Amino acid sequence: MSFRYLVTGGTGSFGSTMVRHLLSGGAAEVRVLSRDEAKQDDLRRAIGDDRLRCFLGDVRDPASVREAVDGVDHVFHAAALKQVPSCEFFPMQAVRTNVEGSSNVVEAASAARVSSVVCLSTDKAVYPINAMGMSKALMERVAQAYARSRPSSQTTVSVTRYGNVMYSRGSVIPVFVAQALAGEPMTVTDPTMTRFLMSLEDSVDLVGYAFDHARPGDLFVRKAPSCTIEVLARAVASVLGDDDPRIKVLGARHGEKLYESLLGREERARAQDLGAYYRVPLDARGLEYELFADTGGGSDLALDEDDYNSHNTTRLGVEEVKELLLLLPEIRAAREGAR
Ligand SMILES: O=c1ccn([C@@H]2O[C@H](COP(=O)(O)OP(=O)(O)O[C@H]3O[C@H](CO)[C@H](O)[C@H](O)[C@H]3O)[C@@H](O)[C@H]2O)c(=O)[nH]1
Repeated sequence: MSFRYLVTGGTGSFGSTMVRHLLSGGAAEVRVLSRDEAKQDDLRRAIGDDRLRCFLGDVRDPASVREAVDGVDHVFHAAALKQVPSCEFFPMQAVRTNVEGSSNVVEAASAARVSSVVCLSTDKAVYPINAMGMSKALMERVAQAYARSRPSSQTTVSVTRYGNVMYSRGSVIPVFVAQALAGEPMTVTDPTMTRFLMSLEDSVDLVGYAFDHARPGDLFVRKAPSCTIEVLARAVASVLGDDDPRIKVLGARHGEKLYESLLGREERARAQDLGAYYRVPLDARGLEYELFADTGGGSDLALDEDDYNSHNTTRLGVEEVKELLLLLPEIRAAREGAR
């Protein structure tokens, strides 16, 4: 059976990859809800498939969300403000898009009796220290509170969390590529900072896994390797022919962490290890803890494990990161250009 889908933020790096994936998988219709008409036009031309329908609107505007959701079977909610520094300067904008906008998506999907909504979150929502992460943490709570308070709903709302996606718009790898090609020093914030490394395909795979397996309120994480930013800079330079690049250390930017966590300790203690993924089931208890007194109403907070973070996951060296980079079409194109 082929379904109708809505991808909010469907012109972005993740969104457009997901749109292509759904169309090639035989979707009856794929809708995109986004704000920028020029990007929609580019996507329409690039895809050239009349099963794609673009809706101009904004997740902040409930009427535009209702219009886009009406008649779809499944929603992938990727629309977000996601740049850490800009959200630090305009935190209320992050609240409006990432929190209120997500609530609008969940409520409109519920009212339209959509079967599933997968909300995309980020490692920065774990022990958040910046406005982007805080607003995404609240988005996760909006999704979980919906699942907890409406157990008989037709709409399964779940959350996926992933780390940095290599070569996504506005991220560091394209900056390093441009610097390497221009023979300029590589601007590294803190050489010891680590980040998870995921490809766009990995992120689509994770969201697809949640789509196939989620129970209401589930949170899914895909295990991923990491590296330090110095290793990343050296790997980018090396694939483009420079094994000894100059490195200029800038220092951390607003709201940055030395490492990111995909699961907090409290979550990891409750998570099911599914091999390539972790699943954190919804804590579906109500507020009447005394009802659970016989079995112990509260949670056991004796935590044996650390959080799952980019310092303690599998760490890659320069040669291993180069292998991952060479899987990216943009890197292969840059390499051809550099020759
Ligand atoms: O010139 C630069 C720019 C960045 N960095 C470093 O490179 C790493 C990655 O930086 P990005 O800007 O690529 O990514 P962020 O970790 O800041 O966040 C990114 O990944 C997030 C997911 O965790 C969200 O998707 C977010 O929108 C996106 O910007 C960070 O340690 C950063 O300090 C540098 O060393 N030099």
